[in-house]
Amino acid sequence: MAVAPNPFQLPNITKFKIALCQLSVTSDKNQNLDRASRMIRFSVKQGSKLVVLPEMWNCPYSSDCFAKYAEDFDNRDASPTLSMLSEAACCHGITIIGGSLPEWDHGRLYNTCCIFGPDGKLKARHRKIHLFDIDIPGEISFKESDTFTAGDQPTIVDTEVGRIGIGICHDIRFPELAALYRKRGVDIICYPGAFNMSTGELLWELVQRARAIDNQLFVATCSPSRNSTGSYTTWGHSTLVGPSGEIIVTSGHEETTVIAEIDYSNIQLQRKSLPLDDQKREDIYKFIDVHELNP
Ligand SMILES: NC(=O)CC(=O)C(=O)O
Repeated sequence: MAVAPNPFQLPNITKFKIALCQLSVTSDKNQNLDRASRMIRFSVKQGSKLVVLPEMWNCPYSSDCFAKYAEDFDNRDASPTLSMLSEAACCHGITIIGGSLPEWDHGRLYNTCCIFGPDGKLKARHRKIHLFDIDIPGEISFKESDTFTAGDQPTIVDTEVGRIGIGICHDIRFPELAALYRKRGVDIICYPGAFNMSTGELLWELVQRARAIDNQLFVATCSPSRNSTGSYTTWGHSTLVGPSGEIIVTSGHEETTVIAEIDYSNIQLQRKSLPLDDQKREDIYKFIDVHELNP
């Protein structure tokens, strides 16, 4: 992982457009690739420099599909999805946060996000760190850990559009990861995600705004559109949140491309008016052992 200096420094580009491609995922991989490629093209026509795709966009979000749709990213001839992303990034000269995809690596399966730069090169890959295992009787039961291996690295990538931290869906529930990104000078955290109907309504907006406010940075999420025919119904509502927790733009649950402007000077403004970093009392809460409080 790249280690960055702590203080916030404005990147070369401070204002640009981001596109969140909330695409409709089908069981036909080629169709998903075509759709994504069209949405990327559309985003570029609207002036976007950073394009974000959803969690599991070339494959239905279903445990019995992950292995079937998985690709070996180190063998580009066997990875039509990575080839498409690389070509799109290069041909349009943009940065792509490639949502997430099932990845095969030495007999293991990962839920992985690939990041491409304007030269078409793969800049980084983030393997979902916190696997989504949930069991709410009568509502939802899902166990990613039955099929996936968890990643073990945070991912920070320096791009033409600033320093980006990556998380995948359930990773957003862990404030420690976002705090680490903040400490390493990240401007925006991108979370491709696929919250479901139960957790979506209750938490999706809340956790995004919480991560943005806690860390005074931008948070962008991108979900597949809702498809009620599969076994897992996604919530949708791809969103961009600003450094004071404000929702800059959000979508409904239908297929759509959401485009908005990011202005990084708002990070500085927010941190100047409310200097949380200076006010933090890590001397009090960082080093206290709970046993000292409750012997
Ligand atoms: N795909 C996920 O990680 C889903 C998730 O976190 C949720 O709450 O839904």
